[in-house]
Amino acid sequence: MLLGCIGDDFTGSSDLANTLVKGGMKVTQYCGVPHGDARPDVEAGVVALKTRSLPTAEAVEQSLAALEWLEQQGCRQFLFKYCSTFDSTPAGNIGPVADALADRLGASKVIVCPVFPATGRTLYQGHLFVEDRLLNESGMANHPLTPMTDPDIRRWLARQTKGTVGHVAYRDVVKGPASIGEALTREEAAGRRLIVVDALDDTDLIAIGAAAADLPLVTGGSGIATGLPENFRSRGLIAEGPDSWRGVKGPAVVLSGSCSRATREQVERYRTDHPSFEITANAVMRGGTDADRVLDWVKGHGNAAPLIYSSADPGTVGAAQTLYGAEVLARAIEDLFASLAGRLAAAGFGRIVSAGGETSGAVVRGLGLEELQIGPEIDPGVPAMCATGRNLAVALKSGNFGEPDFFAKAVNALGANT
Ligand SMILES: Nc1ncnc2c1ncn2[C@@H]1O[C@H](COP(=O)(O)OP(=O)(O)O)[C@@H](O)[C@H]1O
Ligand SMILES: O=C(O)[C@@H](O)C(=O)COP(=O)(O)O
Repeated sequence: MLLGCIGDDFTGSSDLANTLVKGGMKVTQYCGVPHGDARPDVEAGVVALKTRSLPTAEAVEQSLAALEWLEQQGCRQFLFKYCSTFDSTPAGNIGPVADALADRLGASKVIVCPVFPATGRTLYQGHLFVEDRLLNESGMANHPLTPMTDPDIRRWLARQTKGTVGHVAYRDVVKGPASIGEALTREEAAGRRLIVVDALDDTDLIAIGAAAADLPLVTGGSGIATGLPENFRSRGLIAEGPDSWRGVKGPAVVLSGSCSRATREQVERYRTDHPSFEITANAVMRGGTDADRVLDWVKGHGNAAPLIYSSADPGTVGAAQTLYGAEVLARAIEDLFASLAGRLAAAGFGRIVSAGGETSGAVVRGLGLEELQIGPEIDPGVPAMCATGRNLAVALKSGNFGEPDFFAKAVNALGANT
């Protein structure tokens, strides 16, 4: 294995795996730290964790365990993948995990770059934009678990790390790899280890990737991987060969626990011509619904690729959180999706589309997935995937990603190339 990646959630990890596959690498996504060794032909391994919203100490511990496994697989470089909207609280976990990985690897300059141009995430003068809005005006201030209220990534990260945060500004990035390399070294010399790097488009990311060729650790959104495969290819380290993705025939289902703007629009669109079942916070917390009840309903609509969703607008979510507590409620809804997913697979549903990072973590847990092969991209950042050795295809959609017709496209994509 050449490149060892650690993702802080499952959807984000599939987004990264997708970028690396497009870059020509043979990629496998692992759901948690594997027990055995990787197959020898894997060039990039993505260990997907669910550490984004864990207590910091646990997130650090799990990330270090993933690093240790990736080191054992012979990786030469490591990538810590977090969200392109930098989802984290002032306590972490991006800063503490990046610090711990850098300590372990002896890295003294570490790129921090959440940029993902295909979905409108750009970084200029240290400020993160979503399309033409600053991060805090993009809807992310209402996120149920990690409300992002400050678009200055240098300032947000500074609250999460004991070190001083560095910055490589766009005027240095646009001049190309040598200039980026010099600017990184300048920041390192000034004692700034975590270095926020501006970028506006894929050309910038390719230049940053070239500048990162010899760095032990890089961190960012999936965009930061854009330029990395070329570093391995130009050294003759990447092999050509067929991919191992296969779609699945048979019943499909869509599970949505994301409350993002994009997902809510996708839910509304899909509901117009597919059966749908809403899981409300009240029903979950007061015992009005459970996985068996939802499964009975799904079975009645098994051939129509039904939708089960808890996605709700910020007002509804906020009121329910006040009543039940945000964490307790999130866990209860995630547990319901996890046990539902397991029952659906057992009932023969071979195509499962899941929306939301935390939700997808729960779905993956419920399905007992261990290893995923990466297939074609459905929409930017979301690949079709299949579970190694099982008749099961999944798409794990980041909350904010996908066109309004994503769910219908995903259901079809998971049935292709069977
Ligand atoms: N109706 C709801 N009320 C409160 N919380 C909800 C509701 N529906 C889902 N949630 C929780 O909100 C969180 C959404 O996060 P996630 O699945 O990561 O979506 P996203 O990718 O949009 O961030 C999950 O923990 C989920 O269980
Ligand atoms: O980088 C991104 O935006 C995604 O890959 C991602 O991590 C999104 O996370 P969720 O919105 O929680 O699914």
